[in-house]
Amino acid sequence: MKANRPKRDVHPDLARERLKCNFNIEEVTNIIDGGKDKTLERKKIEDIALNNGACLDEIPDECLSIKERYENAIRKSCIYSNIVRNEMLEITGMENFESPVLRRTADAFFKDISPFMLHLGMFVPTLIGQSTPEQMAEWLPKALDMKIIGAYAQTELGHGTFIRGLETTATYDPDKEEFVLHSPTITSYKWWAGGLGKTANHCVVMAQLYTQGECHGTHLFIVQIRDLDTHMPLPGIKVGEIGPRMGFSSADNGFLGFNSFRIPRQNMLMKHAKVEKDGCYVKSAKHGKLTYGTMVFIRVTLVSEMSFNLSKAATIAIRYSAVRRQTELRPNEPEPQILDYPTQQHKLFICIATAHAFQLTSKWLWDTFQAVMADVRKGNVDALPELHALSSCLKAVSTSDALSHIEQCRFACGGHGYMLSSNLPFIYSFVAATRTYEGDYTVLLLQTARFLVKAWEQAESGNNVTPTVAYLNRTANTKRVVWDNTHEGIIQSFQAIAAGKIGQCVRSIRDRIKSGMDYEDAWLMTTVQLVAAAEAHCRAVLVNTYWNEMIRLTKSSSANVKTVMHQLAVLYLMYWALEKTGDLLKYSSVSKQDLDDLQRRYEELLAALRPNAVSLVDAFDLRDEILHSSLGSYDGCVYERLMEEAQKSPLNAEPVNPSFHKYIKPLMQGKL
Ligand SMILES: CCCCCCCCCC/C=C\CCCCCCCC(=O)SCCNC(=O)CCNC(=O)[C@H](O)C(C)(C)COP(=O)(O)OP(=O)(O)OC[C@H]1O[C@@H](n2cnc3c(N)ncnc32)[C@H](O)[C@@H]1OP(=O)(O)O
Ligand SMILES: Cc1cc2nc3c(=O)[nH]c(=O)nc-3n(C[C@H](O)[C@H](O)[C@H](O)COP(=O)(O)OP(=O)(O)OC[C@H]3O[C@@H](n4cnc5c(N)ncnc54)[C@H](O)[C@@H]3O)c2cc1C
Repeated sequence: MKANRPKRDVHPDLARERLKCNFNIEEVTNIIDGGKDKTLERKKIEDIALNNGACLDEIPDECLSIKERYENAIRKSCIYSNIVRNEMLEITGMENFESPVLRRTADAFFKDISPFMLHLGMFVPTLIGQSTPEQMAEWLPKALDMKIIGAYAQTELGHGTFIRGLETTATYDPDKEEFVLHSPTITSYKWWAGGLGKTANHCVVMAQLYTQGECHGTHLFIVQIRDLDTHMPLPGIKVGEIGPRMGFSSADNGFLGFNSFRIPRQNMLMKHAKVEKDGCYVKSAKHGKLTYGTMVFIRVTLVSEMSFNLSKAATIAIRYSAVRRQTELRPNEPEPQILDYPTQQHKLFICIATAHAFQLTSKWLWDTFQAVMADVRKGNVDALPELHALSSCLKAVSTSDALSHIEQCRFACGGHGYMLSSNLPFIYSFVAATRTYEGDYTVLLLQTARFLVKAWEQAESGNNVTPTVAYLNRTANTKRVVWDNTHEGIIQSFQAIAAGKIGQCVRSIRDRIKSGMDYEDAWLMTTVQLVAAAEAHCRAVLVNTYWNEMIRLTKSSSANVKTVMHQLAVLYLMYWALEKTGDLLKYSSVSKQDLDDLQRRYEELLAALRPNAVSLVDAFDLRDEILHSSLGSYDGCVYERLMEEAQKSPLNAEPVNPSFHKYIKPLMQGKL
């Protein structure tokens, strides 16, 4: 049911903040969106989806039972998918079905997550990335038209990270030209796949391929699991939902077991390897890990997803901080807006800067991904290791940083930030999952570390290395970089920290081998340092990319936009330099005086950004329907909205709850 929202005047504090703005907000919005045309396209799509109120709920999702919440999510997913299918794809183009704008507009419909998310997010991209042209022609149109609904079932109860250890088997039977899918143990049950529990009728399954008596490792299969008419699980399929979790409450994450379940031979996704009718296995991939392609794709998209979630949290916390007043600074003076406290600015302005850093870096990463994939299609896989290293560390660091900054936003909103109606707990629990899924933080940084150690050894022996580690050619054999407090100087210091840490890892591994350990143990003992080195490399990439992209994208901007974008990027560099003072002291010539100067300049920058803070979050251009927040709406009517949301609590539906008569009264009367 649609809810009618009263229109209110903008809170005077927010109105005053907006008058202070000294830059053109629309110009900044255009930079974030990727150009004026992209902003117009986004607005058009949002208008189509949101102007009829279909996304609004009378009863908040959190007040519904698990079953009602799921059913409501399905109802809205169908409405939204229909709008996507009939109206939005015409604007973005069919090939842009996973456009971030579609994904972001969907947030207006779901505070949590749509049960269809994994269909469009992973099932369809897997069809595109892993099918032969014939398979694509068979399944892709049906999937895009929602004739079939899919999930991505890779993780098992016993294994998530270690894909090679998956236990589900797909054994080829040449007599019937079928694969037999089987779950031999409880730990081999598929577990976690979004949309699998109740929604999907198909899924992509990762299983160990056996043919002619030999195991050829994990491969992908497309499997119909439910009847298209009755939706009942097919014989041989055991499927269900995994139960309540921290977030993802309406995503019906599922489990799946196979009891010698048969699928046609053509259901193996055969772009990179195939099984002939007679059972002969033929590998065509030029790189062994191309079947992991969907994961790389999602890791790439998650960086922009983190920017979006952070921009939502920052908008909520900054608008609220402009309206909230607390504590007398001087006797008998009015309480200041909490946004005037430098400690509050320290918590929040880095969130705006980080949202920009991730957005600009994500666009660059997306272009890199596209270029590498174009090469792969031509048979050149040379750049794949660098892409894997880059997407792994950027996914790990962006999800982890976004999570801690979003938590800061909640802290910045005091008690009201703890209310579900603020939306901060939803944003937090959604982002918390991103640190784990699609490759856990530590695991992905260790993947990047493998690449870095090799690159360091190449640089050490005087060979040129690939672009994202080119700094190693300059710094691998340098002891300490000379500190220079300009932006170039700070970026070079981050590169020196990364090079220093990678070098230290290499030396630790070599020392351990010299003292008798084998390579695996030496590596294992060094993993704490290796994770730190990969994180340092990622920070070096982030500061460098953010800076370069900011300069490039503001070339033709007005002077004040240039200034404010520049201030944000400098803030980002200084914030992280101050966070990493120990590393700077170790790997650069920075002195205590330099660090004290840096701290003072950072504090001055917070003050300089203060008048533009509200307008900077306005520039994210997040409609109230997408923010879902009593604290973050454009009009800033925080207290009215908190009260309005409180009235919706089911506990307020009756003046006296029956439990009073059943339990409390007997207790009071000593009759219990
Ligand atoms: C109505 C709604 C509308 C919505 C609109 C739709 C818009 C969609 C947007 C969607 C955005 C967000 C939603 C996403 C929701 C996602 C939910 C979560 C889904 C999942 O989690 S799926 C499961 C993911 N699982 C993992 O990620 C597992 C992690 N593990 C691994 O990746 C691997 O096991 C590994 C850790 C990489 C190790 O693999 P392996 O043991 O095979 O390899 P080795 O460690 O031995 O390394 C060997 C060698 O190979 C290199 N390598 C490894 N991986 C890759 C790779 N991917 N590419 C290239 N190279 C790779 C590795 O570096 C080694 O190289 P070396 O030997 O060192 O040279
Ligand atoms: C909300 C959500 C949605 C999901 N959706 C899907 C989905 O749609 N489809 C799907 O297939 N999967 C899905 N997953 C599963 C997800 O991909 C896995 O949970 C993730 O890859 C981590 O694997 P794991 O749970 O086995 O953790 P584990 O690998 O068991 O990790 C546990 C701990 O051990 C550490 N560890 C593991 N290996 C190493 C190592 N080699 N070195 C050092 N430390 C290590 C990790 O750092 C971590 O701290 C989802 C998960 C969540 C939370």
